Amino acid sequence: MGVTPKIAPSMLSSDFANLASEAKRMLDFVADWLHMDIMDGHFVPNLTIGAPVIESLRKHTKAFLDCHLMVTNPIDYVEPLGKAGASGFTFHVEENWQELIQKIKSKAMRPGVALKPGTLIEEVYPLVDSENPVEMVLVMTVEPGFGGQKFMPQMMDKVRVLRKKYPSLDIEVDGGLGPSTIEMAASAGANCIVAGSSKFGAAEPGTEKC
Ligand SMILES: O=C(CO)[C@@H](O)[C@H](O)COP(=O)(O)O
Repeated sequence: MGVTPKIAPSMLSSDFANLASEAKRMLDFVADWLHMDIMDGHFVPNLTIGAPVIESLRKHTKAFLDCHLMVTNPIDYVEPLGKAGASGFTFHVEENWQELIQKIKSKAMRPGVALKPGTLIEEVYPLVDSENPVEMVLVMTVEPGFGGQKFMPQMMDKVRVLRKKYPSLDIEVDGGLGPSTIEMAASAGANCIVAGSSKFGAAEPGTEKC
């Protein structure tokens, strides 16, 4: 694509007891966005944060809060997250996507759709081609639920196909991204990179964008 990808550190790998300073550390060094993993312990076997934490963090930063909803019934989260100050609202493909996109936009958030490794790429086409489309596709490069997993290079085929079909779409990749995999994802066409353990695990998260 020829552009420097945005870097979105996944706050799931941060010290939640010091969320505001962890966010600042990332924004000072490397982050364009902050990636917020919202998990309900049902859609995925892990339970993380929700609107109250987004609201607290919003008091400390104006950064784009890129929320990835790994929850059952994401529509129930639109209003509270909009009120809390979320910027992006990325949900997993589901039947009532038209109503969901409309509601997300009505709360001034940016809608995105996520693809688990087992979800077929064709499932997102109607959401991108719609008259009221999503503005980003998130291609998961691990099974959703936990940080620190191994990158699945075979997911790059999805990124390549999406980039060819949608030259100006935001394509985000998430899971196992670090120094040895970011380049592969960027060359496949990803322009938003989520990185958790590789950024928070590093003493020096790096000033480089890619
Ligand atoms: O959504 C998820 C996991 O479900 C991710 O955002 C991870 O939190 C990324 O962490 P690393 O794989 O980069 O450690």
